[in-house]
Amino acid sequence: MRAPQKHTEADREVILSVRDICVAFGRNVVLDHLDLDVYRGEILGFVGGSGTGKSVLMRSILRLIPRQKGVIRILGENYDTVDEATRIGLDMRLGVLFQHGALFSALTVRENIQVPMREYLDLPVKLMDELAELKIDMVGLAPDAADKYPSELSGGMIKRAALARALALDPDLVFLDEPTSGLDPIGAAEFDELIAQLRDTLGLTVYMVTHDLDSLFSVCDRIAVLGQKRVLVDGTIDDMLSFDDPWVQSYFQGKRARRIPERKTRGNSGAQGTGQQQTEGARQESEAT
Ligand SMILES: Nc1ncnc2c1ncn2[C@@H]1O[C@H](COP(=O)(O)OP(=O)(O)OP(=O)(O)O)[C@@H](O)[C@H]1O
Repeated sequence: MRAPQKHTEADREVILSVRDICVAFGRNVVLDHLDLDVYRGEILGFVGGSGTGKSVLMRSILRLIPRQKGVIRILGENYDTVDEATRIGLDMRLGVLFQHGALFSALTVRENIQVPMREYLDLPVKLMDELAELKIDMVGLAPDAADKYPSELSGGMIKRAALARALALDPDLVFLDEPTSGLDPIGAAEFDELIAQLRDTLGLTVYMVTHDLDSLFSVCDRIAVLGQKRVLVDGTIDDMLSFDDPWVQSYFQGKRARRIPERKTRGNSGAQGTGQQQTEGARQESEAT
């Protein structure tokens, strides 16, 4: 697996900018003056304790829940002030994979992938079929998956089919909500590998909410930590390891986390096996802890 990309501030285009976001449900203030930038071509891992507001932020960015304050810019455009045609254009640049896939159970994989195409584009059926086949191949599913219903798919296949749907309109930025949750260690490592490949081949930008330490250590270029209702720290794994906060320390330096770099170091110093196999091993150790 590729090493995380290194960028300087100057060569980074901000694809998503979140400024001063406040979201509350009644008296429950979830996000309080939160700022975040996501850069083109990176995989950003977004972490935080349970119930801290990771999903709320993602849904707020996607305008699925209202916010009290703040500005969101996608590709430099202010989502709230653009005209309708520009807003639809921006929506088409975004793909989303919800936590449990959220495929339509009455539709086949092909039809699920074509839902965004039917919503936003006016294409002949034959072309939509060809595009769906392309996406199915892109996410590593066999061609015969096209005619299957979600109930006929394994958990890993559902994630891949949902990713294919998220990629239906060739987005610039995809949001993944806990994409490896529920997958076995091998399936999770393969999914990480797929995400990294898509970043490398399509130049995709990925915003990934995750609790998966292996994903954070193996594919994320940058990590942002949600705490105290805002982004507490963002940066590389090394930045996380040296950040002086009890939750960040225990998350990235706890017993489970410590095993991952140990495995990687052993691998780098000549142990047998590919990077992916080492990640799978680390996942199995983590799960056994
Ligand atoms: N629609 C809603 N109405 C009221 N409160 C909500 C709503 N959605 C989320 N919340 C509250 O917002 C807070 C943050 O929830 P959120 O689901 O974003 O957490 P999370 O960080 O994604 O958690 P987890 O890692 O467990 O998925 C919680 O207190 C939750 O109860």
